[in-house]
Amino acid sequence: MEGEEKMETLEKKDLGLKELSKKLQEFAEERDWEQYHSPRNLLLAMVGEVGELSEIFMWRGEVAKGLPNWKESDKQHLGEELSDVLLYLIRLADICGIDLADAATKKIVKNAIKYPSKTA
Ligand SMILES: Nc1ccn([C@H]2C[C@H](O)[C@@H](COP(=O)(O)OP(=O)(O)OP(=O)(O)O)O2)c(=O)n1
Repeated sequence: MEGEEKMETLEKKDLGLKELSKKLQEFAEERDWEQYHSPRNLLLAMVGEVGELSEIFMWRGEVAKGLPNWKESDKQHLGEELSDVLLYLIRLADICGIDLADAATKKIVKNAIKYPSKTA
């Protein structure tokens, strides 16, 4: 399966972290890019994408939630940069042998203990 056909199949799914991780593994394998996907390279690539994400917000001043005044093209760009950060993060976790869903769930529990709810 190539290009647009692959994208249509992906767009219809609400993928979880493990599925995304598998897609990224396949993406790297198909291009013989596993050799470049070392922990350090992936971390630097992710930080680079965080920089690109920051550029979108740079010099705009504070931004209202939901980005009501933004052009659709700017929102699409934002979605792409957020995705780049997420995808590199998922790939980094996978390459490091970290189960990100499990680690994040445990961290939420840890956060709740550290910062108890005022309403509970
Ligand atoms: N060695 C690589 C290079 C790219 N990607 C994937 C992960 C990111 O989702 C996306 C990043 O691609 P680019 O480096 O082309 O970055 P941008 O999409 O941000 O393009 P540009 O920097 O031109 O805006 O591609 C990857 O997995 N491994």
